[in-house]
Amino acid sequence: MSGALKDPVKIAVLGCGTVGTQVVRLLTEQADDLAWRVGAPVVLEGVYVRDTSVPRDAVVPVDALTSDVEALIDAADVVVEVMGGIEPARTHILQAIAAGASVVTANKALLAAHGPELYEAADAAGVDLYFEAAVAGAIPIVRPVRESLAGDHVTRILGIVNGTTNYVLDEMTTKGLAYEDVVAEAQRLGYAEADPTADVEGYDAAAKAAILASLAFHQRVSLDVVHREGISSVTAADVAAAAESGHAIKLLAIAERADEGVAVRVHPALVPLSHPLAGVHGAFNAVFVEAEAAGELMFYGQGAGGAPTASAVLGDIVSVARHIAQGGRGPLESNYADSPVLDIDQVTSRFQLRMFVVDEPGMLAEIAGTLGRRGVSIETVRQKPANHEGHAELVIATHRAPESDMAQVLKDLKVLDAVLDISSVLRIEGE
Ligand SMILES: NC(=O)C1=CN([C@@H]2O[C@H](COP(=O)(O)OP(=O)(O)OC[C@H]3O[C@@H](n4cnc5c(N)ncnc54)[C@H](OP(=O)(O)O)[C@@H]3O)[C@@H](O)[C@H]2O)C=CC1
Ligand SMILES: N[C@@H](CC=O)C(=O)O
Ligand code: NA
Repeated sequence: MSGALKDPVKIAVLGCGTVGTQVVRLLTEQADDLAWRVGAPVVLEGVYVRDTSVPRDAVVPVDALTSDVEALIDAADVVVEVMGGIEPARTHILQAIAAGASVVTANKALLAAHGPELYEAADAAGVDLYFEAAVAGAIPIVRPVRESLAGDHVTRILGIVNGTTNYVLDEMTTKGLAYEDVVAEAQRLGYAEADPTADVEGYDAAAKAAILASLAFHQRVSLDVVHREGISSVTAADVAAAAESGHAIKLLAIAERADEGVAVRVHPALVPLSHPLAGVHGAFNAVFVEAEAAGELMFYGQGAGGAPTASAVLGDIVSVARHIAQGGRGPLESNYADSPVLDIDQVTSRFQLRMFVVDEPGMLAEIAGTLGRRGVSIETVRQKPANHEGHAELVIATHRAPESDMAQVLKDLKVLDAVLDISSVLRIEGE
């Protein structure tokens, strides 16, 4: 160790839950190393909580707790927001920026809804706004897309970016557990959001998709233009049928360039077992990036949980503290592009339809004709006996077709006498 350390960099942590507790632990346990990495002592100025009398984890120094958030922000060089939610997190971040502090946040919901406002405030104040933990927890993905791939042309991102839903789908697949029991376990393990609806209905993944698309395509993509479907309608029968056809069901966040614009969406999808994303189990996340010069890249690791998420927060704290101690600044928002964001109807996908039908002569021809009349081409058909005498289960995989055409096909199929029930329609991705 050599050289003199600069003046201390003071860190305020707002929130002391799953992530905040681990941020405080790492800040205190690694204080010596952090000082040498930054070139200045990195000191915990305080931890904002609503109620200082509530017992906290032993790693949180009691005398660091405060409920005076204004005074804490005023005293800090770096404000770390790990409260979650929109308000008061947004107000406190803007207060921090106005007071000249750099900000580190894990709050994807806030960034997806108010990112431009926060970027502009940070830019005007000349401070950093870092958010590696907001997408895929511990996995370095924000910095690679924002900086390492800034000289390339990203064409497509396919990501498993929600640990809770991957954990739920995986436990349903491997252990045959019921959906509700697995969600409760994900909450206990600290993966799920305060309201797990954000996870299971795809809002959390949609926020991350908006952030990734904005960074990858150098334009603002807000949460409200991201097509979103969650996993609450995925059944044990879907999971079993997926395995039979050589697929895993994953909740995917997809951002891709098309000729007419960019498409950003979140939905459950069948991923071939041969694709690397199919091998992502438990609460793990992975982001598969395709770029013109780099080719295919895969980023894999823990996307949720206190310590993994705190690792990403600490990495950001070191970056912004270095800028404070040694000079320099992180990248500003890159938003020069303005490709139209396509509606889901304009996207083309491959589909797998699972339906129960009356097993009678001419039934297959009638169904094939219904798809054909809308220009949807069938790739494979499997017919299996159903439990009921005279009924059959059909599993049809299509070639790529516009979503709008498939919507018409579904309407047409529903009125056929031979079609008893369309049990699921899932897109096939990653082929
Ligand atoms: N958990 C995870 O795996 C990951 C979480 N994130 C993000 O990190 C952030 C924090 O998540 P997590 O630690 O799991 O959340 P928790 O719910 O475990 O903790 C949130 C903390 O913030 C405090 N807080 C919440 N609202 C307020 C408020 N209005 N005023 C004062 N304090 C408040 C809570 O206080 P109190 O103790 O009083 O309830 C609690 O201490 C979120 O933005 C989340 O999306 C990102 C990646 C992964
Ligand atoms: N609830 C989220 C936490 C990380 O962002 C998840 O399950 O991935
Ligand atoms: Na990350």
